[in-house]
Order: sequence, then C-alpha cells, then structure tokens
Amino acid sequence: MLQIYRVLGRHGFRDSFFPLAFRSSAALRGFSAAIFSPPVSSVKLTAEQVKGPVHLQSVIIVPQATAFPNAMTSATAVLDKRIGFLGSGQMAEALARGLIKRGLVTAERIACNDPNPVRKELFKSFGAMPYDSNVDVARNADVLFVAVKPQHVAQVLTEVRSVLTETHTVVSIAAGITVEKLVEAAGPDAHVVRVMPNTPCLVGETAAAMCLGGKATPEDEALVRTIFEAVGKIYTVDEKLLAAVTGLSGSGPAYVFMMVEALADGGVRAGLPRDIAQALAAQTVLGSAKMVLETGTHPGALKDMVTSPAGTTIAGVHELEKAGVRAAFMSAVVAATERANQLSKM
Ligand SMILES: NC(=O)C1=CN([C@@H]2O[C@H](COP(=O)(O)OP(=O)(O)OC[C@H]3O[C@@H](n4cnc5c(N)ncnc54)[C@H](OP(=O)(O)O)[C@@H]3O)[C@@H](O)[C@H]2O)C=CC1
Ligand SMILES: O=C(O)[C@@H]1CCC=N1
Repeated sequence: MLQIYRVLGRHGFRDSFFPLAFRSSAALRGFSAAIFSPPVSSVKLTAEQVKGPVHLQSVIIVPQATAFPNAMTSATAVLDKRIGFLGSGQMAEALARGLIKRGLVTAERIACNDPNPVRKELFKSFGAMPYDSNVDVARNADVLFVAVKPQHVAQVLTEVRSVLTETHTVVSIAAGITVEKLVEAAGPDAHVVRVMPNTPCLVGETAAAMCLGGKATPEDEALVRTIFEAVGKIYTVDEKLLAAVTGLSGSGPAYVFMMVEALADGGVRAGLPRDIAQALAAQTVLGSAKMVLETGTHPGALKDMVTSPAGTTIAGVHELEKAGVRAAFMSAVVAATERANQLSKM
C-alpha cells in the first residue's frame, strides 16, 4: 500500500485508478486489508436449507482451500509469458497492477504504450516497461491486450498487424468491438480473444467473460483463463452474451460504487463520521457479496434473514421499494447492454 501512496503522491489523484479506492484513512486501510486477505472459510448448506427458509444459526462453516492466495505470502507460479498493453488507461492499469500484485507476472515483463506521457510514467513507476510505439509493445509481448477506447481499436490493431505472429494471443477488452471486427483489423491468422473484465481485477476480484475468435485455440483460451483467474473469475460465453456481461459486470462496479457512496451519505446524514460511514458501507457490500457467493443462497432469502418483523430493516427496505431501486438497477444493466450493442454497430 505504501508504494501505491507514493505513486499517488507523485502523479496526483486525477491520473491514477486508485484515488477513490485507497484514500489513506485508517478505516479504509482496514477495508483494503480485508480485500487482500485470503478467504479462510466458506458456508455450505444442506439441500433442505437451500430449499427452505434459511437461518444464520443453521449454516455450517467449512474450511476451504484459499482461492486467491496473496502474492506476498505464497509462491504463486510466474506466468512464462510477456504481457503487452496497447493503451495504458484505467483498465490496463487495474489489470497490470492486479497481475503483479497476485504474482502472476513480474512488472518488467509488462510492456505498454500510450500517447499520454503521464500514463507511461505511471506504468514505469510500478516497474512496467513503456515503449514509444504499439509495434514495439507487440514485439515485446506474447499476450497483447488491446486496452484503448472502442473507437481506437481498429487503428491500433492495424498498426501492429504486420508484427503479429502465431505466438501472439491478442486480447481485446474493448466494449462492443466484435470478434469479426478484431479479426478484420488484426488479420485472419490472429489468435483473438475478446474479454469483458471489470476494474476489481486490481484487487483480485474481477468478474469477466470471454469468447474466442480468429485462429484462437484452446491453448489461447487456457492462457487467458489463467491470467484472469489470477485476478478473479472468468467465464466463457457466446459472443452474443458479451453485451449483457458489459452491462452487468463490466459497468457494474460503477453502480456498486454509487451505492457505497450513497450508503455512506446516509450514514453521515444519520450522524456517523464520514470515514467510518464509508468503511462500514464498503464492508457491508463486501460481506453481503461473499455471503451470496459462499452460501449459494438466493439473495432474497439472505435479505429475509436480516429483516425482523416490524424491525429496522423492513422500514429501510420499504423506502428502497418505494424509490424503485430494483427497477433502477435492472434498467441500468439493460441501458448499458443496449449501449454495448450500439458500439458494436458503429
Ligand atoms: N474502465 C473500465 O472499467 C472498463 C473498460 N473496458 C474497456 O477497456 C478499454 C479502455 O478503457 P479505459 O481504460 O476505461 O479507457 P482509458 O481512456 O482510461 O484508456 C485508454 C488509453 O488508451 C490511450 N490511447 C488512445 N489512442 C491510443 C493509441 N493509438 N495507442 C495506444 N494508446 C492509445 C488513451 O490515451 P488518450 O486518453 O490520450 O486518448 C488512454 O490513455 C475500452 O475499450 C473499454 O471499453 C472494459 C471493461 C471495463
Ligand atoms: O463505460 C464503458 O464503456 C466501459 C466498458 C465497461 C466499463 N467501462
């Protein structure tokens, strides 16, 4: 964390992914420590418990192998591949730092380029190797991430096309840019994988999906899976579902950050100091998400377990229902999905 604070100090908040997530209050350091700590247990339910009403007392805590060991304390195998980033913006930074943090690659095996010298300097500050052209990045990478905005994808792939070989795995993370367009720009022999990740790869908790294209092989798929499983979870889906993935998990962190901010505002309105309110809000989201994932219980049932008759929670839930919160979340996912579909037609 100290290293992160030093980078922020040099480059200012505006140009780094980190500022909002890692403000230096003690409470927030505690929150990030919680995220980086490996999970130690999971909650398993019997078939009856899954079907019927669930009570907290009835869940059994079962110790489980650590899914994402902390690179600082484990001997994670280092990937025998060089990683390149065409574009060194927010998503590239989150992924590069996440992969380094998880010990999958060492920083000097990460090549990058960006027209903005501040971004290149920032990547250099955590040990990555900035180059002056996209072609140089491609020459110094085996896995080539296309991490520019959707409207720049064709241009950067056309630039590097002549130096791509069958040993390159080209991974586009651009919203809405179809495999067909990627292959058209990179060439018919390119091994193309289209991924929709999200920024929590920074903390080893991305939710991503991918599909293959061009000459991509099962080995390319396995390689991309290895990379993303080091920083979270990845699913292989039909390409037609990637727009919905974009609307839900690609854009989703923004919705959740808004929720955390709003919950914290509520806490402040109710009298809590800001730093404690924000830490409580974020930890509540973290803990609730873990309960959904680790118990496999329907979120509605978990909600019912918090909601005492005539208690405090149902009073709050009533306000959320009056404001149409569920419909708002659904509309947000659908609107972002539609936007992803629009981008693929541009
Ligand atoms: N941010 C997110 O949460 C997610 C983003 N994505 C996708 O990732 C991609 C990048 O998004 P994001 O990181 O947010 O965007 P950013 O704008 O932060 O990063 C893109 C970077 O690429 C640079 N760039 C522009 N042209 C070139 C070029 N010719 N060669 C090399 N670099 C170039 C940009 O510089 P400049 O600004 O000067 O143009 C910018 O620094 C997008 O396609 C997006 O759809 C996918 C999932 C999540
Ligand atoms: O907002 C965007 O377009 C990108 C894609 C998914 C998340 N951010």
